[in-house]
Amino acid sequence: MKKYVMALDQGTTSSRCILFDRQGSICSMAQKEFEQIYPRAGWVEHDPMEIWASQLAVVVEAISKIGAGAEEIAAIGITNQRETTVVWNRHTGVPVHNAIVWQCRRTSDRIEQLKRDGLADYVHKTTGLIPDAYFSASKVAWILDHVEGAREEAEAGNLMFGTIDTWLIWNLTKGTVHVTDYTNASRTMMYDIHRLCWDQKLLDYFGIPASMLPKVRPSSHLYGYTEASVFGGSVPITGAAGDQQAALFGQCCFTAGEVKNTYGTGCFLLMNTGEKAVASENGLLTTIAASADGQVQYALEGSVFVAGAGIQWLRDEMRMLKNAQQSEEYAESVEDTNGVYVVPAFTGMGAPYWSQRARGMVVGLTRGCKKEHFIRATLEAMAYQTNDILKVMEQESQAPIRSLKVDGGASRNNFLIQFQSDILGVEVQRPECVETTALGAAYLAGIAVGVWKDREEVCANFAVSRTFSPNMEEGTRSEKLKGWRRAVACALAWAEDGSEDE
Ligand SMILES: Nc1ncnc2c1ncn2[C@@H]1O[C@H](COP(=O)(O)OP(=O)(O)O)[C@@H](O)[C@H]1O
Ligand SMILES: O=P(O)(O)OC[C@H](O)CO
Repeated sequence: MKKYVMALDQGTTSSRCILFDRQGSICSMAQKEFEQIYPRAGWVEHDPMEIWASQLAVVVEAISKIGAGAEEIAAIGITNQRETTVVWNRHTGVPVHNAIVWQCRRTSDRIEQLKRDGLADYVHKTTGLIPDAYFSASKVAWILDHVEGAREEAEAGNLMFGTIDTWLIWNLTKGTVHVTDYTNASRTMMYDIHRLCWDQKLLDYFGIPASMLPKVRPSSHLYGYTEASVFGGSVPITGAAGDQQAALFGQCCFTAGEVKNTYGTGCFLLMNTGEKAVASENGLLTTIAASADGQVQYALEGSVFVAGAGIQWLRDEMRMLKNAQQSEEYAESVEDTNGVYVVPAFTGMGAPYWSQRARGMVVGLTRGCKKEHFIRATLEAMAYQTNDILKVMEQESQAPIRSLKVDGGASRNNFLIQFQSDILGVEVQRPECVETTALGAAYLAGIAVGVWKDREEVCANFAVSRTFSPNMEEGTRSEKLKGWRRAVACALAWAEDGSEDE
């Protein structure tokens, strides 16, 4: 009998494999961090072969921990860091360049050019996105323009493009299936989210041959089978979704108006808008949400580029922390930030500011500032950035948001989530399973093979482990927010002084 649904969660900083049972409980889990490559200031790469190797290693570890065999796995669901771009040779399977990661800023100038060429509106209307180096299109173009011979090879039909879901499926099926899902396609900035097809005008603009592109399928769908030699059996791959859309699904935000926020490397606030693609006028993205019934659903999204990555920076570069969990203890050991604000705009600022050139800022330093203040201010920045987005979302959806569901690695931090509730002035719910990204991928895969009948059945598994209620006086809240807005203005002004962003 098939007991488990396997989720592969390929995130920005680590690859994870989780085996879930029918109750949505974790039966086994393995995780492996991999190298972040920074060839120049503002550039971020991953080695696609290391991504594949780490993903395979955690699969083997997770199944061997509980002695499970491939025959006990009903289906595999894949979820992934989105936008990150891999280009490889279709005959050899060898990437022609490192993966260009979603955070990478190397193509900012190309995007400024696109805006000068008058295409910003077209991009927004067609793809639901705001032109930015964040998305895949300019990254693919960069590889074709900079890797010797790549453009000729692409035009001859020898190269393939894929986001990480596509790259993993290609390898799991030993080079036989080249496919992605709607949610990942909707992050490439070359996919028409209304007509559900690749957009020829944008492909022409970036010089990307259509032959490089994967087929696009629903998120809950039979993509193919793992090749038996990969991990000892042929298992159906029946789920794929970008990690933020998978988390929305895993949080059971199935109806229009439901919202979740995931605190991982970045922070991503998504609101389900049902079958309606709501166009934002204030810096939110319109994106495709994962659905299990083949009916396309949409979401509004606010993307924050640096959230947990700020804590990693304190750990690895500033060497203020031994591990991320310690940040909670340090933050709680002081009463406030002593007037310090950290704006972690290391890779520009996403929603609702969209400045490609903003850079990190620490303001309000005085002689009494200790590392504890610094750490607390970095955690608070995640909550402030979330607040900025939620206010815009409320305005655009014309519905007050009364509660927020949270998940992701940093949502384990009680200080952060309490502060989030205080700053928003709304209840924040943390589910029992904060691995909702993986859970969402498992649900999408499991529904396709009948492990769960439908969305309603998976909803029965949802349970809140802790609710955080706001406990901050209105005056304090507005003072703190005022300071934050001034700090953001400094980070944006830094960009404006350096060069023109528009
Ligand atoms: N207790 C914690 N407090 C604050 N940040 C944390 C905590 N635990 C993990 N993080 C941060 O969360 C991120 C990891 O979360 P995860 O959901 O695994 O991210 P991703 O999927 O982006 O790799 C890291 O950036 C880490 O610094
Ligand atoms: O790896 P995460 O969880 O930070 O997610 C990255 C996002 O998908 C980028 O859009």
